[in-house]
Amino acid sequence: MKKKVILYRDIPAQERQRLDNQFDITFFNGINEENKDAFIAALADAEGLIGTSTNMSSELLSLAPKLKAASTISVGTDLYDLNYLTERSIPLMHTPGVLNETTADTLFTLIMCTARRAVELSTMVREGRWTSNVGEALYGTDVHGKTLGIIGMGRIGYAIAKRGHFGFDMKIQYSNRSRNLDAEKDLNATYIDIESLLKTSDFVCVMTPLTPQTERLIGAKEFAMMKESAIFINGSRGKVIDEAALVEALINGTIRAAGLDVFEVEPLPASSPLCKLDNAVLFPHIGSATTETRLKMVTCAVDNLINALNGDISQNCANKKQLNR
Ligand SMILES: NC(=O)c1ccc[n+]([C@@H]2O[C@H](COP(=O)([O-])OP(=O)(O)OC[C@H]3O[C@@H](n4cnc5c(N)ncnc54)[C@H](O)[C@@H]3O)[C@@H](O)[C@H]2O)c1
Ligand SMILES: O=C(O)[C@H](O)CO
Repeated sequence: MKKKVILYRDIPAQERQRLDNQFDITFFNGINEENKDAFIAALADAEGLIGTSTNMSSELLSLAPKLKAASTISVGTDLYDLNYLTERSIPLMHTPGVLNETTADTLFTLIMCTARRAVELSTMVREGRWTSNVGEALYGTDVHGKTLGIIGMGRIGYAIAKRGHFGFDMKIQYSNRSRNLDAEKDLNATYIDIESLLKTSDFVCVMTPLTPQTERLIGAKEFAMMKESAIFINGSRGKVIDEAALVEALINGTIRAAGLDVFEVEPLPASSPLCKLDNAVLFPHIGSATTETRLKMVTCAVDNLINALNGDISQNCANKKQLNR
């Protein structure tokens, strides 16, 4: 008998076929108020879960007593309660690596758009407000030759720093849980404490995971440490920063501008004060959202689930160390 697996996100047909070949699939195109009861009912027999963008609390997971493996179509694992899964000896599989370059492209787009006021000025043109040559009040700031501070120099942080170093002649400095010797050797990056990084960077880019240690890592105190000319970029998770404090910092001129791909609440409500600020560039969580990369992530997640349900968690298991397997 095929193992029962819940697929809770639509995926391309060829990848769906690979799942169907192996498992008895119950499909939900995202979980919402209308299908939540059916999803909960399906959890009772599920041995595997695969999908993304749904908060899998321990409360929900406790309704899946037969669960053997979960596979998230993302590198971030914060929507799952990892400690709870570990207690139940359930591996959580994720998709590191395949999205590094695409996500770094997105983060660099945010850097360029904020520095050169691209969205604000493009809107001015579209709305017929371009009536004379752009003067000093609308000038941007250079990116090339500036100092880029990266908080979280992991896989994606490195790919962003690589663009800054080779493409824009930027000075790279970083704070991380430990030194990244590749970044130091390849990109001449300097390892410094977070306070020094905040005080001396022209661009501060956050690329850590969301964990209890990084929640609200950047708040009013940290924005106050940054240069008035600093541009703040967040591509990690919304809860890594204090969003209300960022709004204050942008309104008061504590910092110059912000580029954000992630928010405390997603989708960001149109009523958010961020939506009123010309000096905030806002993307709808599109770090990895290209056709090529999203397919690679789905393929990786399908492979991960097949492997994990066959007892192989050697690749891409987020809680492998904790499971001692
Ligand atoms: N915006 C998007 O679409 C998008 C896309 C991919 C990943 N992400 C987010 O980016 C995160 C990072 O992905 P990755 O593959 O580079 O992970 P990674 O594990 O390779 O890198 C994360 C780095 O953060 C560092 N770190 C952890 N806590 C820290 C702290 N308190 N201070 C400083 N550094 C700290 C770690 O040492 C590590 O080097 C993901 O967990 C996810 O949340 C977002
Ligand atoms: O963590 C990730 O992979 C991205 O945020 C896409 O969900």
